[in-house]
Amino acid sequence: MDSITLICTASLLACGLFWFVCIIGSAEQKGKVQDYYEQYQSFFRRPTEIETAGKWAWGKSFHLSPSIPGKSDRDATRLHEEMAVDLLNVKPGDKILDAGCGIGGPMREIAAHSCANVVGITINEYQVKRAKMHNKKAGLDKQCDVVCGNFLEMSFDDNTFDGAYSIEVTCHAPKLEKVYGEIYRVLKPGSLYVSYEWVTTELYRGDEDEHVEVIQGIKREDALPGLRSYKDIAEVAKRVGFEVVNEEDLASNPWWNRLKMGRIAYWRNRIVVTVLEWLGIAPKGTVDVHEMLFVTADYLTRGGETGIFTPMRMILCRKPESKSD
Ligand SMILES: C=C(CC[C@@H](C)[C@H]1CC[C@H]2C3=CC[C@H]4[C@H](C)[C@@H](O)CC[C@]4(C)[C@H]3CC[C@]12C)C(C)C
Ligand SMILES: C[S@@+](CC[C@H](N)C(=O)[O-])C[C@H]1O[C@@H](n2cnc3c(N)ncnc32)[C@H](O)[C@@H]1O
Repeated sequence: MDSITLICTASLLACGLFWFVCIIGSAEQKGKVQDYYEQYQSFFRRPTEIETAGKWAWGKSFHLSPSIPGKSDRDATRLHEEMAVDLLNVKPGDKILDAGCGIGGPMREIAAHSCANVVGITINEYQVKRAKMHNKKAGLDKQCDVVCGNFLEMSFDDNTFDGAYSIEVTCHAPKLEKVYGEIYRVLKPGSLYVSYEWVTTELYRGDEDEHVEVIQGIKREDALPGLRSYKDIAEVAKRVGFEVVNEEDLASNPWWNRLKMGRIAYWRNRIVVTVLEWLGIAPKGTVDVHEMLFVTADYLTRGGETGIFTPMRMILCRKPESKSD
């Protein structure tokens, strides 16, 4: 290695270390790089892992939440999750299902808040591993279990659960009937199901170019099979047998401001992931994923600002006591 290569290598290493130390050093950002990396991993099923001790604003929850004046993003996320289980009216010791549990951020919050036992299902094996590890670390592994499987064909027996929820998940299902039908099947009669849905709102116009561009952008960048209208959700729920107890858009406060903050941090984050990828700590492609998320964030923000899209259309349904009720 000649001296110029040596100097360049040393400078890049120093830059990488500088960024790493800056991020790790700040109390607010502690662990951000590792968790950031972990989320990329989880999204894209890469099995390598970096242990994470700290937490960052997105925590272990892969969903959006309405901002709450005077509350941090973390608290707003927690309250959004707690609202789901509060709606279910569960008792301590009840068994509830988290359909599409990710790495279990909501599951642990919900278990701790409600004292219910939560069983999560995700199709992603890497997420199962991470969720179990985090459950153990949080001392909640007796209350929280995670299985790998498809929520369109679950291995649970009929009438197993005292409640169920799904947070920003069912948009991945090509047919909503299939996932709602499965959740209906595994719920005990009389039990409740709550879902936070990604949908277009009543403001969406299929003949307006900007609306179409934004919704197509969200679908494409988030790899969704389609995006439903808010009107479709209750219809499907009723078709599979549920009674619809309540339906409401929880997006009264902007949920997209956090994504704008992500944009401000764009260059800092980009440099961090570039250095990590260059050093071989992050896998090849991490920078591309960062770029893709940045584009996604822009479409989601435009969807929120125009009011044509919401990621938190809440539907609360009950499985009747008996089918004829
Ligand atoms: C899979 C889903 C999850 C939705 C959200 C949790 C994520 C969708 C877009 C993600 C993000 C976009 C921009 C990133 C930013 C460029 C980066 O610097 C910091 C992280 C982001 C803010 C990131 C965080 C998670 C998302 C909001 C859907 C399909 C159900
Ligand atoms: C946006 S993440 C939300 C995760 C979690 N609800 C949260 O808020 O942190 C979507 C989740 O749905 C899961 N998922 C998508 N399709 C699935 C399927 N067919 N069966 C089971 N899980 C699925 C993904 O693996 C991921 O965990």
